Amino acid sequence: MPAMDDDFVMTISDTDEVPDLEEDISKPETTIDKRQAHNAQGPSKRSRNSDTEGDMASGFTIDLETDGLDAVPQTLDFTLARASLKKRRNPGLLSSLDEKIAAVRRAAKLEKKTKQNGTEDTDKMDESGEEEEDSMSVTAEDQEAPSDAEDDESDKASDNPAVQAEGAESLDSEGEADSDSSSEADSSESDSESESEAASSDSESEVDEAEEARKRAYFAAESEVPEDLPESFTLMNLSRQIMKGLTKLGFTQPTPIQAKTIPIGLLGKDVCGGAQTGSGKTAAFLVPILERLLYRPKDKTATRVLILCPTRELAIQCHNVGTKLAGFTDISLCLCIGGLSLKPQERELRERPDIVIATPGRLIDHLRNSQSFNLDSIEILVMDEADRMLEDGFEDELTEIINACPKKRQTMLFSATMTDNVDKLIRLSLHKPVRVQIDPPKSAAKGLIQEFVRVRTSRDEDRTALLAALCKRHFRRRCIIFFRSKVAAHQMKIVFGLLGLRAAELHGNLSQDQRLQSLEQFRDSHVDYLMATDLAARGLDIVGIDTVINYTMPTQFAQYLHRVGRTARAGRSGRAITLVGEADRKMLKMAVKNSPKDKIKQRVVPAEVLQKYRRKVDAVSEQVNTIVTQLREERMIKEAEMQVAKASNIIKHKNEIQNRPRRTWFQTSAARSESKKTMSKKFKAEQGNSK
Ligand SMILES: Nc1ncnc2c1ncn2[C@@H]1O[C@H](COP(=O)(O)OP(=O)(O)OP(=O)(O)O)[C@@H](O)[C@H]1O
Repeated sequence: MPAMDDDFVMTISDTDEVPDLEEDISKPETTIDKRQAHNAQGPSKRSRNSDTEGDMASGFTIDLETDGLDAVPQTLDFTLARASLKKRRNPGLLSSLDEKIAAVRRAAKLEKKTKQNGTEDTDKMDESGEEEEDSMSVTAEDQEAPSDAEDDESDKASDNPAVQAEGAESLDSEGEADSDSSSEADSSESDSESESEAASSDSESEVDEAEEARKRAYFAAESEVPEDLPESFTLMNLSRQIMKGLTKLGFTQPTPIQAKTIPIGLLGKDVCGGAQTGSGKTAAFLVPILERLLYRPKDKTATRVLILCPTRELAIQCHNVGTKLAGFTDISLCLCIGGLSLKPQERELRERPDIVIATPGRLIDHLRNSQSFNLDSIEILVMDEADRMLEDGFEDELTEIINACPKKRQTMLFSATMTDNVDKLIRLSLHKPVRVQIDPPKSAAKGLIQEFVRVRTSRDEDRTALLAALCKRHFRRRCIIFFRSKVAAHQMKIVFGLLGLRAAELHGNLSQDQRLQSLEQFRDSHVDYLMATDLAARGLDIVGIDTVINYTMPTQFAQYLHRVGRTARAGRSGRAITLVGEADRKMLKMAVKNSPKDKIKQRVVPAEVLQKYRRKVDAVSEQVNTIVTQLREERMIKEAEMQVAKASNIIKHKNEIQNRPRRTWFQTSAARSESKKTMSKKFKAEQGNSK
């Protein structure tokens, strides 16, 4: 693959030790002017430096009563979401999968041992065998004799269900009516046509003069962005309560995006904010919102702020941060997302909370079906991950929400890959938005090392073996692995389980309860790997993710940046490893072009290592099939039981059901899919016209 080799600066062998990233990163920087240094360091590092440099002193004039507060670092907290989860439908599904994996492994071991030793005390082995294998799997890996599975890799590998799963049908069993999760999950699977076209437009970076002129006319003048940035929160004249909230979160100094946008947000101006992943955009919009709300008229309760997020998990996280920041104020927040019970949300909305944090599908459900809930009093609208919200999947929902908000309002848009495409933004009826771009657009976090592993076109089925080799040998903990489809993520969880690796899964085929359970398991290190679709690509802030692996390269560069942005956050270091096939060359080039050379590496997995892992993966392929079949059968039985229960409920509560007001849904899945098709056609037509 000569062309690819030219792009790489340094090649590391898979047998090399992975260097300690923290060590690399902590070397003192002896560079350039103060502003650059300020930008180059992430928040955590700056806050460490501030102790020694004492640069807070100049603005520190009043006692803000924050000294006695112990900072509570931001962690994903699901307590509130858990309390209002919908009634569980499949309470034990995740744990029962783990039990199935364990049972199949035990049976396989038993069979192997019986073959080897003839007769054996099976009970004894049942108890001890499992643990022994688990601890061996990491340390004694290279000494292990190849398993006694047949060596005919080419035949066996094509049987590998995990690879086949890439193109397989989805396991759609949830049938959730709210649209946010399905649109999210769908987009990771079925958008390939429009995505690849979008990818090609990604690379066309030359914007012509006319377009530039349109942008100049649309956005506020550069002079609107203050040049002197406040170096501390104190210099922003924030209220004591907000300062206390910041201190509680351990935020001592603003990150660059916060320093730039908080003063603009406080002035009530529209903002289009872009800064790298993990750079503190959430507080950049929450702080001015909370500060402004402190001065709201207290005699009339009203919902004044709406924050839209593309996924439920992101909304939960935003609600977590908002609740902590507002902890010393009387400002109320309400979480309004799919997967949680409707009734408590309806009750909360009737109280008119100051801030509603929502996913679009559930918000529209309330707009249509919850009496007296509307968006008439919205004064500030925020769209987190705004470029995602402006994509096709959300178009209809967004139009309905924007139309329901008053025209006169402040609108703030944020994303690590913020678009400045006027045609897209125009729909949001912004008023002379101030454009704030902190880092070069399309750049990854500074502490991120990006590695690429080549996958030969003729050996695409090697991906599973490559992944297993990487994870067993090097990336043993705090690792999130991205897949293009829900089925692929699910099946790889099974493969990993059978190989003795602790993994959880996160995708749109799980119930909300299962999604939270997986995140908790990963957050608390009860599992080492999270098998995810693009549902987890944006915004999620799980402290301590060391590694992101892309099992397949996404087809949009923005999506790649979001995925790899789950590590190296807040000034920390991290590593992303992407398996690249020939078809991914364009994306690879973009990654190389947009990163410093010393941050890009090629990883080579030696042939003999790959061969060994092929055998291992082949050896469990039968067991994967067994488990998949068991799960399918169980699901069918459960669905049948649910249908019976539903029918008997309808008979039992006929009158009550008939008298209930009918809920109207925003879109049926058929309507959604129709809308997607139309958008895709429109997109292609536009592409054609612009050629
Ligand atoms: N001023 C600050 N000081 C210290 N840490 C901060 C500060 N602001 C934010 N952080 C921390 O930085 C991390 C990233 O913040 P946040 O999730 O807001 O990033 P983001 O820019 O929205 O990322 P993404 O683009 O991935 O959504 C969080 O763990 C947060 O607690």
